[in-house]
Amino acid sequence: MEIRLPELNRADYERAQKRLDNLTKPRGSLGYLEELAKQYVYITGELFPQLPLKKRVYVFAGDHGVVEEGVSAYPPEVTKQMIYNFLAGGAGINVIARQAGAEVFVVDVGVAGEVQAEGLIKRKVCPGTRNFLKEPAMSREEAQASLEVGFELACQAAEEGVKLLLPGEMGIGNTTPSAAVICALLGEKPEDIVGRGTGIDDEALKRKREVVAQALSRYKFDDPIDVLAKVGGAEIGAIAGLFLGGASKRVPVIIDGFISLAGYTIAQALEPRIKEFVFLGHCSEEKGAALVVKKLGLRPIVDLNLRLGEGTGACLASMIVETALRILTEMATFEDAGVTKGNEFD
Ligand SMILES: Cc1cc2ncn([C@H]3O[C@H](COP(=O)(O)O)[C@@H](O)[C@H]3O)c2cc1C
Ligand SMILES: O=C(O)c1cccnc1
Repeated sequence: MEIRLPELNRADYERAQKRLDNLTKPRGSLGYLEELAKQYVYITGELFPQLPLKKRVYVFAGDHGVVEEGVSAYPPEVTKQMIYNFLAGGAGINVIARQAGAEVFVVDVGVAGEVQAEGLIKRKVCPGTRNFLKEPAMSREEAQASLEVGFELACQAAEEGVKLLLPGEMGIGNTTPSAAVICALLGEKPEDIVGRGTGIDDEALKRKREVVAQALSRYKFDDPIDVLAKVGGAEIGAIAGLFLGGASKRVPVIIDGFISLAGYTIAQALEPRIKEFVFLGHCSEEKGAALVVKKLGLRPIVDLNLRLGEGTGACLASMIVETALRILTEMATFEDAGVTKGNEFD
């Protein structure tokens, strides 16, 4: 996996700006929708993308040894059970993806035990992580391999004509490694970042904070891949890889919730220019998400108090991005419609 992001051309952004300014509306009156359209054109170089966009969600599934510390409100077997639910089309992300017209692909990148299911993409890099309170969650090789899974799938999607990538995940316990990764890479304190995940009570939240704090004091981190290996998880690595792979092919990627933010933080630590190639779908309700969003200088497309993951927020936001592109490509210009221009054109 060689991370080499293409140089983007400011002229593409300006072409989109020019077209938007000539559409039958006061300049800038479609607000952030106009920014989304310009950014999409800047990333892809396509002023008239074909609509609807081909959109794809990858739900990366993985298990977490740290669940034995009592950090989730749900038992670990739910990860596998939800894989069957995704493949049967019954999960939240399936419903939203049907509305959005997005495909949903499910990837076993680190589930504990064998999963036999038709349609499941098998790219297991570890059989669940180890309990990072006691030992590193993954080896460096496993962490690297998880990044590669996401990177390769993004490249494959680009070859198959996907124009918008939507990272999702399923993994009971994964808000704990996500918080640890964020604290390690952004220098934040566990009490500001660790949240209730699936809905743990006050006592479990206290324990979850301690687990993250102890792990952070236990390890010394050499680099972002070392952080991913010691306190991360396979689906977090795959999401980081998806950002980098999408960007390398000029396919925009929409950041989803808290786990997705952890993956993005790793991608950004490896290649700061990743920021040019992404959108933030929403701001998760998980404690810490708002702080991370602010610190990274991102703006959520929607803010709907979601805290599910699976790619739901990214997929919802994809409909807004697509709407912005429809504006750009289908609205009449002043010339086309014979509408008189105002004095802002003088
Ligand atoms: C039925 C169910 C479906 C889910 N879909 C996503 N998550 C979300 O919750 C998990 C993270 O929270 P924690 O760290 O507290 O375990 C992840 O699987 C995440 O995707 C779900 C959780 C459950 C229970
Ligand atoms: O923000 C998320 O995506 C999230 C929050 C809590 C639990 N699972 C996912």
